[in-house]
Amino acid sequence: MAPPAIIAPSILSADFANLGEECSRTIKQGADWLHVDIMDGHFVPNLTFGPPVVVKIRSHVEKPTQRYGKGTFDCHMMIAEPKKWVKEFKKAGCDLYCFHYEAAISSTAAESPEDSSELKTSPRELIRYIHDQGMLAGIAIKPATEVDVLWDVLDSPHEKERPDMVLVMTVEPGFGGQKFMASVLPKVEALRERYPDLNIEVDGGLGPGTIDQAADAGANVIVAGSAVFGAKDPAEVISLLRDAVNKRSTGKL
Ligand SMILES: O=C(CO)[C@H](O)[C@H](O)COP(=O)(O)O
Ligand SMILES: [Fe+2]
Repeated sequence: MAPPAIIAPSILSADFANLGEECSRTIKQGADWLHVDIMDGHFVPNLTFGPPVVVKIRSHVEKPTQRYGKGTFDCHMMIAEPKKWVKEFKKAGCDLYCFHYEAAISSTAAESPEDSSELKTSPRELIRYIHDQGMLAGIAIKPATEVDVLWDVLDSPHEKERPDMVLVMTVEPGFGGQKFMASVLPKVEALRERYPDLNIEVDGGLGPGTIDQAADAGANVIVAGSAVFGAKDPAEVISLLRDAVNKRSTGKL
């Protein structure tokens, strides 16, 4: 059994010339969260946008009134220096700051050696820091990263060091519209078996054709970019994704 479905359309596939409207419409169409992909051209070979754009779209979408509530900005930070941007993204309106494990532990986490003590951080410390800034914390792993690296944070005796969500990437991060990698699903199964109440997010290639496999594995937070923004009827796709997860998590619709 998994927690209830949370559907988080990725605005990477929205019309960037019309982003505010696209975001508020998607929430009206039934989305719970908005998945905001931040790419820096270093951690991934693509660039998206930074805090000023998040500020603008925030003004089109009401802040959630509760933890994990409707309108949560789920910021997927595909950036080489995750600690550096925590405060800026909090100020911009981010609710859930999801960094990559690989970036946090990388020796390239700081641009210059003088910076390194300030910017290098362990995943546990970074989660604590994100919580101290008043955001939910997520930790993401790329397809090649073993799930075992997450036990350290998930089993921390300190609540502030434990993530509120784990993101298992189902494509190589960097671009929307890629093919779903079913080969990573055993990681979701292993997480769900150990942590029945954990929010487990999957991201990349999710849509009506792949949701059943992800839901069977135990994922409950579903990111979908092209499947939602490219659909004739986005509301129908959002509801189909939700039903597929809830059928498994509650046993009924
Ligand atoms: O993090 C991402 C890419 O790195 C996106 O969130 C993801 O690819 C969503 O797009 P789609 O649903 O079209 O695959
Ligand atoms: Fe993403």
